[in-house]
Amino acid sequence: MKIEHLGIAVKSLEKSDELFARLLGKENYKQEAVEREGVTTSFYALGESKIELLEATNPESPIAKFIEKRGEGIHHIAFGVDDIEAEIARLKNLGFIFISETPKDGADNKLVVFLHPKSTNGILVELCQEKG
Ligand SMILES: CC[C@H](C(=O)O)C(=O)SCCNC(=O)CCNC(=O)[C@H](O)C(C)(C)COP(=O)(O)OP(=O)(O)OC[C@H]1O[C@@H](n2cnc3c(N)ncnc32)[C@H](O)[C@@H]1OP(=O)(O)O
Ligand SMILES: [Co+2]
Repeated sequence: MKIEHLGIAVKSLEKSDELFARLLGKENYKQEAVEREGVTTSFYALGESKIELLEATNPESPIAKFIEKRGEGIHHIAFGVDDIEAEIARLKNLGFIFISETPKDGADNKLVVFLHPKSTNGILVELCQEKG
């Protein structure tokens, strides 16, 4: 398991891409929309991990709700795993709660699931597996 990315909720990718490019001294390597989640993402490679900026594409998006309630900021941490089904089974067995136990297509060629923050110390945790 490794830290695959840190998800950061932002109001405007245009503004935040400019800020993070200055902050990190590099440009993003992609922007990608994930309609199901109501987000557009923007990725920065940082060694083994990434920064994922997320802008809501509609008011129902989890990102829109998060920003409405808490403002911009760190939204989730994503762990990269080799076998997402095995990790789901392992963590379920340990009593962790999943928002959905069915891996779905995420951004950046991944399969993803999310654990509910109430079972992970108040942190929204995402598991990601590289799609073949
Ligand atoms: C998949 C594409 C991309 C990728 O990496 O490939 C992404 O990462 S997409 C990221 C956006 N998608 C998601 O976040 C999907 C999972 N999230 C959800 O299903 C919801 O956001 C959920 C269930 C975490 C919260 O939704 P809900 O409608 O229940 O919102 P509430 O405001 O009522 O929150 C309930 C409860 O959870 C706390 N909460 C909400 N969001 C977070 C968060 N990001 N981190 C920590 N805690 C969070 C919120 O404060 C409420 O707690 P309470 O104590 O009741 O106030
Ligand atoms: Co993510």
